[in-house]
Formats: sequence, structure tokens, C-alpha cells
Amino acid sequence: MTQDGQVVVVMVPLAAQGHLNQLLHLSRLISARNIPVHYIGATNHNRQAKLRIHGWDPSALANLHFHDFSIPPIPCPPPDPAAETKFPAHLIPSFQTAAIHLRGPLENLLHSLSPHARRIVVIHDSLMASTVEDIDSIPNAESYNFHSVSAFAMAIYELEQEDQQTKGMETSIIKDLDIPSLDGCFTQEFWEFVELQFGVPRKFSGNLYNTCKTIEEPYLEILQRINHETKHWAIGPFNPLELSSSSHNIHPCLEWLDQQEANSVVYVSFGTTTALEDEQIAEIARGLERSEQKFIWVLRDADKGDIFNGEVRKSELPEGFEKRVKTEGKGLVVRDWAPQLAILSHGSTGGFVSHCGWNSCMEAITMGVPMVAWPMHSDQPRNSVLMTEVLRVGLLIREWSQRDKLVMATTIENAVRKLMASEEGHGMRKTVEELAVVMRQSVEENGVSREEFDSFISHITRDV
Ligand SMILES: O=c1ccn([C@@H]2O[C@H](COP(=O)(O)OP(=O)(O)O[C@H]3O[C@H](CO)[C@@H](O)[C@H](O)[C@H]3O)[C@@H](O)[C@H]2O)c(=O)[nH]1
Repeated sequence: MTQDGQVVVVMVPLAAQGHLNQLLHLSRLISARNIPVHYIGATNHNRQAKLRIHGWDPSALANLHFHDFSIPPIPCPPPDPAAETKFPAHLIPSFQTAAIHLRGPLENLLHSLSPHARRIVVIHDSLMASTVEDIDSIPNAESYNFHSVSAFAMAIYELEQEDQQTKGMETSIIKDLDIPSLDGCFTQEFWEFVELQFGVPRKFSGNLYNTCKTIEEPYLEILQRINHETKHWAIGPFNPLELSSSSHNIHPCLEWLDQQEANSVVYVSFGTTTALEDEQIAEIARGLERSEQKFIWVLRDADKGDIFNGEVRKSELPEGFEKRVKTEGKGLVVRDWAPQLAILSHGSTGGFVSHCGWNSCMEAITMGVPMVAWPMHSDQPRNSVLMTEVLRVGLLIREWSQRDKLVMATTIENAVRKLMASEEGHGMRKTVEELAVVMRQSVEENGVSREEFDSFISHITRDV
């Protein structure tokens, strides 16, 4: 229970898995500091967040409170695998509905907390800025902008904006990198949604990032320089580094992994926002089989706005493939929710074919798994540069300029072989394993992320 005079935190996530997830992980870290956390959302989005979390149990934390708000039905059109860009445009109506209709319930909650709290700290996804607009009417509330993507992707974007006037890009440390354009990354409707979030200028007290100075310090410095009027804290990784035993061995694929040799399995997953055409799925199937590497392939369609309602497309695989690879012990196709963190932390997993969503990048780095980078949309093409060219823990499957072409089985076969069974791949594994150690140290006593987190906690619990 919240006691009078306490500092309380209110989380306002964007209603998409890769965002719900990060603020729920952050809720765990903050509540461990004896600060009550209130996590708000539409009933089904909160249900989704709790159901899918891995590595710890949200119901076990007495000071984490979920507020399930009822809003009008969440629109859930299906994803379109044949769309011109891979950006999940079908989620925009759901984002809009949640952003608009959570505003009133959030304001009511803040008013009810305000008289008893010393301070209300609202941490909102940067894409939910419009929902927290009423915060200015609450005298003891302040808000913090949470950025769910890499500092690298954000810094490049900011430099591009600055570049138009000052040529900031040319003098920056990014100039020697081959940065993909934003073409094909987003849709016009998304930019309009972003505009709505930032349309009303509002004062906020700081920026939070799920990253660590160990891997992104130069880019965090750029963000600090450009936006020097507010504070910045890089307090990641948010995902747990040790998984609680109750979440282990709950999925059959983990038992299968237990029987495999160390670093022998490649894990293939494109997150929760990618819908692939059957033709591309067939090429992946052929490429994986020909690579002769063992695999776990999460074959799921992109999430809909409401994951509990409506039909989900079952992707077709070449005839006999699924049964054959399973019987021969070569691989598993997982069609339900895979325990990604547990898979990546398993000693048998030696590589990851990933779309480079920021959660997947952080999870791969903290678990010491190198990747084949196969970006699909949004920040992913730029994250792939961070992973391959900057950190050197992955290899790129194809140039972003080639995104409209089918990636053929031979390309997939070669990339997977290179990652899993070549000197170059072993080198990347060694590099990422070393990075994983440093990332773990960063959250321990005197580590860089621990210091940033301590500084954030001191700031929000300050006396005046
Ligand atoms: O079967 C599955 C599928 C996914 N996951 C988890 O789901 C999350 C997926 O997040 P992410 O890898 O970031 O991919 P997206 O779902 O595509 O994330 C969206 O949100 C991210 C944060 O803003 C962006 O970086 C991405 O580009 C954007 O597509 C990760 O935590 C995975 O571990 C599972 O546990 N099991």
C-alpha cells in the first residue's frame, strides 16, 4: 500500500509489446527501491504485458499496482504482409485509441494519488506524450520521457535535423558509418501520430533510456548536447539478467535446447511487428534447412492491436518441412509465444537471426549472443548498423536499399553458416560474450548504469 508522503511512480506505456515490455521491466527495477509503481493501460494491454513477461513474476511484487482502464473497443485490423513497407501500420488505430482514451482515467488517477503523495513521477513512453498532457494541473507531479529505442538511432535522427542548419552530421562520430535512410521505415500515418504526441509543447523533467553507457556513451553525449536543458539517464539494461526459476522450463523448446550442444542452435525471431509473406517464409525454411545448423524458429504473424481478439493468420511452410526437421531433430518451429529471454540465455543458443528491434538487441547483448541482422522497419535498419559496424557483434544479411527484394534461401544459408560455423562468427560470439560481462558489471555496485539509476532515484526522491 502507498503510505502518505511517499514518492510514487506512474508508468504510461505505448500499447505495443516492445514498449509495454520495457516499462514493465523498469517497474520491477523501481519497485525494488521501495517506491510504489502504478502501471496503467487498457485492460487487454495490461493483460498482454503481464502474460508475456519473462524472467520474473509481476504478481509477486506487492508495490506494483496495475490499473486496467476500460476504453472503447481496441481496433485490431490484421497486419498486411504484402504492404509496401513492413511498418505495422495496422497498429496505428490502436495507438490512437489508447492515447486518447487513457488520458481521462490517467488524470483521475493522478488526482486521487496527489493529496497523499509527496511527489508523483510520471514516466511515459515518448509516443504517449499527449496522454499525459493534463499533468500540469497536478501541483506535485512531474513527467519523464522514456525513449524505447537505441541512443544511436535517436542521435542520428537528431543530427539529421541539426544537419540541415549546422552540418552537425559531418563533424560527428557518425560520419564514417554507412547510415541507411529512413525511406521505407515508417508510414505517413505514423508521422502524423508522432506529430500529435509532440504537437503541444510541454515541460518534462528528464529523459530515460533503456541503454548503457558501456555500449552507447558517444550517442548519449550527442543527445545530451542537443537537448541540454533537461536531464538524461541511461539506466539499462531493463531486462533481468538472471531469470527466476519459475519462468524456466515452461516451454517445450527449452527442454529441446537442454539436449543440444553448447552454442549449436540458431534462434530465429522477428519480434512482434513483422508480417512476412509466404514466399519469404518458404525461403527462410529452405535456407535454415540447407545451413545444416540446428534452429528454433518463432514463426508468428505481427501482433494485432488487441492480441486476444480476432483471427491470427497461420503462415504456410513448405510441405513436410515442420514435421521433417522436428523428427530429424534439426529444428523446432514455435508458433506460440516463445520465451525469448530464456532461449537467449541458454548455453545451447549460439546465434540469433533478428530484425533488430531494440529489445532484441539489448537481450542479445546482455545474454552474449551474436546476430544475423535482418532489419524490417522503424529504428531497426539503424540498430543493425550499431550491432554490425559499431559493436561488431553481428553481420548484415542484406543492405537496406535491397529491402524490397526477396532474401533468397542461399543468402540465408550462407549468413547462418557464417554466424554459427566460421572464424568470423566465433569472433563475434567472443566479442558479444565479453560485452555481456561488461553489461552485467554496469548494473552492479559502482557500475555505470547502477550509478545512473541511483542518480535518477535520488533525483525523484529529493526533498524539495
Ligand atoms: O515469441 C516471442 C516474440 C517476442 N518476444 C519478446 O518480444 C519483444 C520484442 O521486442 P523487439 O525486439 O524490440 O521487437 P518489436 O516487437 O518489433 O518492437 C518494436 O518496438 C521496439 C522498441 O521501440 C523497436 O525497437 C522495434 O523496432 C519495434 O518494432 C522482445 O522482448 C522479445 O524477447 C518473446 O519473448 N517471444
